[in-house]
Amino acid sequence: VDNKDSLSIISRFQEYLRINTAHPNPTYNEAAEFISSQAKTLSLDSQILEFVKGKPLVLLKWAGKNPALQSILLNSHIDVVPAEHHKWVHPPFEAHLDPSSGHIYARGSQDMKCVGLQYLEAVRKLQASGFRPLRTVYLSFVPDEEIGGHDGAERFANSDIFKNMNVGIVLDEGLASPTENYRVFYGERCPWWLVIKATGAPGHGAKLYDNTAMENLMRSIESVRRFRASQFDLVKAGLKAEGEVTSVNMVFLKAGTSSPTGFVMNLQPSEAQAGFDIRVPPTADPVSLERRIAEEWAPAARNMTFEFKQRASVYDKFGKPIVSAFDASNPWWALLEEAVKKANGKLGKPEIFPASTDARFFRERGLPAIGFSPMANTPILLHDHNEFLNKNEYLRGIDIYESIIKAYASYDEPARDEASRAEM
Ligand SMILES: CSCC[C@H](NC(C)=O)C(=O)O
Ligand SMILES: [Zn+2]
Ligand SMILES: [Zn+2]
Repeated sequence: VDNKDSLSIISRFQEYLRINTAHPNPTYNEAAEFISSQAKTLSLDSQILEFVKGKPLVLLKWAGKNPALQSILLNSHIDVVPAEHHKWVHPPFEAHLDPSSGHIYARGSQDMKCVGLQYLEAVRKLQASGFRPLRTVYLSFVPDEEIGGHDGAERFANSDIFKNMNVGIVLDEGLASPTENYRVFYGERCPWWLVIKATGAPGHGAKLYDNTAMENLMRSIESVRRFRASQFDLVKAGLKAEGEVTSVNMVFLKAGTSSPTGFVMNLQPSEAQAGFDIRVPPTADPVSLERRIAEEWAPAARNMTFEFKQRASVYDKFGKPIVSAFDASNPWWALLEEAVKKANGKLGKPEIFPASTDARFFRERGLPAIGFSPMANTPILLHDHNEFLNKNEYLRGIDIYESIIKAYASYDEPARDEASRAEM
């Protein structure tokens, strides 16, 4: 690209970043209009789906020459997490471009407005080069990923519209990489959000007695901490990657008897609870973890109960872990590797994404999905203060996608498991 082109590419990125799509009140309509107007400049078919009122999903289509072949879906989410404005060096929705470093500061610069617009810019470059896709390429811009994806990608993946798109491969977000190797993900850990509750006899704050709610809860917390340490030790020792162990972090504690002047100090409460964000790798045994929860972390014998606020399934309906193959059985994997190499990029080893993305909804439907955000030499700042992406890294990412989309959209072999998948 010449300088004038890169300037307009960067200013389109800034324009998207300046639309405040942070929860709890994302301005989805403005973002949807922006995407639609971009699609128009590329002559892509564009529709706005509203599975839930006020939560638009923009679906773009670049029709392929052979519509009988499975299509390619490039997915990104429109929403971003909130930002604590006063803790940023530049306001999070100004998309300030630092002239000396080339960093673009904005909420969503890494997670993941970059990817959404890089897909579009790659399509623009391919069109300019005269390329026409053999397979149809879809681009989806979905709402609500950051709050669970249920009203966005989940509804979409389970819709008739999606079924009729005959998708063969999904690309979705990955993570930035501080090294020169891009990170790439074939699966992700499953979120289990657990609340445990303890009850016990209330009593005088000066009295030592057994079976108080606090004591019951504390014993559970001790047990959770031992398990947490055992998992963390595996990572610290270099035996397992972050995505390969079960993480458990206490995220809230709720107990005590409050009065208008503060907590009552000489009363042992009759109830106490704690919340945990647990992430279960697809390789873990969910049955034994659930047993551990029922027997050690929230045993009825200790007056405890538990409840899941979220419990994503680790296995599919065939009892197999929900992961995408990265061997010869998944031709899309080799195509991606080759395409990245061709564009002078380097890929790290395939990993399990430590948190959750919308990719899980597509994998649950039996589709291969690859998590990939082309950001090398970049600190991981998603959900952090001062999230930024360097403009040159952003431009390089467009070249990488240009190479991937070209390879995917030109791939003329029917996928090996196409027939079996059609029955699902
Ligand atoms: C479980 S839905 C919430 C999704 C969110 N995704 C990321 C990437 O942070 C998470 O893992 O917490
Ligand atoms: Zn994201
Ligand atoms: Zn996020």
